[in-house]
Amino acid sequence: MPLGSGETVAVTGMMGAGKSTVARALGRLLGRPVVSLDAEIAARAGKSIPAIFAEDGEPAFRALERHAVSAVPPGAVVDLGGGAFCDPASAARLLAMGRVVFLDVSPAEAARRIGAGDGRPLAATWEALLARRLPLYRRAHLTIRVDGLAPDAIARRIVEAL
Ligand SMILES: Nc1ncnc2c1ncn2[C@@H]1O[C@H](COP(=O)(O)OP(=O)(O)O)[C@@H](O)[C@H]1O
Ligand SMILES: O=C(O)C1=C[C@@H](OP(=O)(O)O)[C@@H](O)[C@H](O)C1
Ligand SMILES: [Mg+2]
Repeated sequence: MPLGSGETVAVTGMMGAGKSTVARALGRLLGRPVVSLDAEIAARAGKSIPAIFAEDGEPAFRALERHAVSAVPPGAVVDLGGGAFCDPASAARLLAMGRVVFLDVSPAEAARRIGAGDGRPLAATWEALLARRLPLYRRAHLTIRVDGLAPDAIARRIVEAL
């Protein structure tokens, strides 16, 4: 079924999969606004993502994330953080609001991209998180293997497949 104008397109996948980059390209291609969940969370908390994790803990971060998901406007392209689609309440809402696209990146490519993991408090547990999250990411409507593809090419593939 073609994408409805009120349906959101949410981009999920592991840290370093290129969600934030591809969401921006997709927003340009579709002419739709892009909502970055992490930016919304940081703005609401008045501090950075690492500061939220360090000072308030992951459960507090996930609660802010659920709130940010509930505030996404119809029709937006949504740049999710890597764990957002793995929270049951956020996932149910995202699936009800529109389409979800899983960007599937190899561990080696993600490691090249995120380096030491600065700004990503959970980067050190990347492999263990992938093992836990993969069955959850598989609930997405569409999966794109991103290794070797430029962001614009990924965005075009998403639009063709939606
Ligand atoms: N398709 C791509 N090919 C090469 N590098 C990419 C691609 N997508 C993103 N990157 C780079 O990888 C890094 C992580 O991208 P980002 O969009 O922040 O990922 P995520 O939001 O999934 O963690 C950035 O430096 C970005 O420029
Ligand atoms: O995987 C995760 O749980 C997280 C991913 C991050 O976003 P990116 O996937 O854009 O790095 C950010 O939401 C936070 O550090 C938690
Ligand atoms: Mg991101």
